[in-house]
Amino acid sequence: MEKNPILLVGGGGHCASVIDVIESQGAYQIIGIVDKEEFKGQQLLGYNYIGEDKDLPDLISKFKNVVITLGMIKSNTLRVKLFNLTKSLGANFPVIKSPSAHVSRYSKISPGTVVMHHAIVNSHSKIGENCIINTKALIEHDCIIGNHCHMSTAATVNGSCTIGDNVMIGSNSVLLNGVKVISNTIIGAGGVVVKNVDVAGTLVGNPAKTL
Ligand SMILES: CC(=O)SCCNC(=O)CCNC(=O)[C@H](O)C(C)(C)COP(=O)(O)OP(=O)(O)OC[C@H]1O[C@@H](n2cnc3c(N)ncnc32)[C@H](O)[C@@H]1OP(=O)(O)O
Repeated sequence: MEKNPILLVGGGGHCASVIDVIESQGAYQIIGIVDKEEFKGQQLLGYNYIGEDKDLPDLISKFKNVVITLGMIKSNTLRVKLFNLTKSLGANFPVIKSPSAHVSRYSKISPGTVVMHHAIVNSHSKIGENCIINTKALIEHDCIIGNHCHMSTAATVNGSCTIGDNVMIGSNSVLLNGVKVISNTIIGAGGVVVKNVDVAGTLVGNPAKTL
């Protein structure tokens, strides 16, 4: 089967993990990585850094498929900027999904979202654009997750949770079923969210409280 070409925008650790997922998925041929000029001429896992942001118009005119492979720990400003820039240039954003992830056929994953190894998205859940559902994250039934969110490694989002845009749920965090988390919020690693988060900010601990 002929593979579709795809460009990776953003090098680094998360990009290396996404490469592994794309190779496992087997549907796309990675053309190369776009990042800062200083990386030009280097390689990541055998793939060349082929250009920087200013090269995107030319690259996207040739290769439509793009995945934003920049990670998100605190700020996702650059991830959002790169998504919007590449979208304005006519990019197409496939859903990247590890074959070891379970994504219910009764769920919906929006363009540009990456579902990493061993993640689970259960029935009637909806995930927005340009999200990272990281390794072993669990999104249970009837959840709604906005755009540009990161559900970190082994985060547990229980049934019927609602999460806004630009939200980072830290590694091993737990959201009790039915809680709502407002946009632009960070839940620190290991946080337990026991009630709605109505004010944007950074919350940590069990029960999670504003830092
Ligand atoms: C594949 C991958 O790698 S995916 C990456 C997944 N990464 C994560 O999940 C990490 C998520 N990030 C965190 O948990 C961060 O610690 C944040 C965003 C919550 C806070 O980061 P910062 O703002 O830099 O906070 P900082 O490190 O300065 O700590 C401030 C205080 O909060 C405490 N704190 C920080 N994080 C946590 C946490 N997760 N739980 C409890 N307390 C915490 C610190 O001990 C410190 O306390 P002190 O003031 O009493 O000394």
